[in-house]
Amino acid sequence: MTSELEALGWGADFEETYQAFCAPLSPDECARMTPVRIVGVQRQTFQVRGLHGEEEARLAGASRHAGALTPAIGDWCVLEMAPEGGGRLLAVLPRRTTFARALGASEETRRPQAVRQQVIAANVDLVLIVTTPDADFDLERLERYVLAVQQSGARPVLVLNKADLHANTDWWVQQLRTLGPELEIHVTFAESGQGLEGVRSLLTGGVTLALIGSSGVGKSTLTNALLGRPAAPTGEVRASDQQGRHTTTSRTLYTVPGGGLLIDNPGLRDIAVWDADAADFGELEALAAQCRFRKCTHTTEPGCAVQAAVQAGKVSATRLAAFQAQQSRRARR
Ligand SMILES: Nc1nc2c(ncn2[C@@H]2O[C@H](COP(=O)(O)OP(=O)(O)OP(=O)(O)O)[C@@H](O)[C@H]2O)c(=O)[nH]1
Ligand SMILES: [Zn+2]
Repeated sequence: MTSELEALGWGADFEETYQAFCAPLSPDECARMTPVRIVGVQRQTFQVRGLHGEEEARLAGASRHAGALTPAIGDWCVLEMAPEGGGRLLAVLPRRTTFARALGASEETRRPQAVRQQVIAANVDLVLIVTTPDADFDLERLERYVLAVQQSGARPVLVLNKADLHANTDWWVQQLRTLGPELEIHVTFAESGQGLEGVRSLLTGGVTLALIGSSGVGKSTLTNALLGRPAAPTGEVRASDQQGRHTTTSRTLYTVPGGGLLIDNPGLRDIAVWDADAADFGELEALAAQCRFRKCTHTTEPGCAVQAAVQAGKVSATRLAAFQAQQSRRARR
């Protein structure tokens, strides 16, 4: 494992599955493989980054129609290097976190064999949920964002931007605090750069960050402030495909100066439409059925099967928090 890959978000989990992928290969085959991260998605090609810098890659021919191999922005893949640079993507390593969108019924009928979800972004560690102290402020929507982020496996962080709109933002911060005592809150004035140190301090090492929130709350302004330069506007022409046509990409993973990575993906901005209440916690519900008390809250009760699973490392604390949030919302109705 090298620090170069670590700066791109590589970790022991990916190392393990990458080694498992390479294990059955001959030493010659193995020498042609290298792990790369998807940093740009075009229609036919992928921009990838790894030990050999940034290059362009395609899906391995056989896998193109297999459906199983559909890398998303942020994915770690196995690249079979071509002598002239670039190469073919052979596999997607298991994801640490997944932002997916369920495909609608009409889309499913058109592509009956296709997977029922479309991955929007992979391996995002941290999501800034951005709101502002004005008409955008809607606790219920923010709560849905929090749950959607927890569902993905990433950690939600709340950002109250446009702090300059009021002399005192305490009331809004207090409201945000009701979303969960464990949630970190940052107050920013993105246009001036005020309050950004706190956000920057989250971007240590290979942490991958994404931003969500409604239109106009300042996601682009925050992104540009963190990158120290304007991010590529949506639909910017980045590369040419083999026919010489220009292809556009609006899904990009940026390297943040000073550490960390940032995924800019308009698709992520729309996750408010996700129905967090419909989120599936089947495995936790099965465990909950084994708790000693029927109305167990899975916090401190004796004989709690859910807590036992968390303690045994079988269930993540984040996933439990998302489950509890869903349970308490259902109880309130
Ligand atoms: N007063 C004030 N205005 C801000 C601040 N941050 C951003 N803005 C302004 O808010 C407007 C919207 O900002 P954007 O960064 O484009 O918002 P966005 O969330 O990216 O919006 P979409 O691209 O539509 O999703 C712009 O006019 C910004 O200049 C801030 O901290 N204070
Ligand atoms: Zn329990």
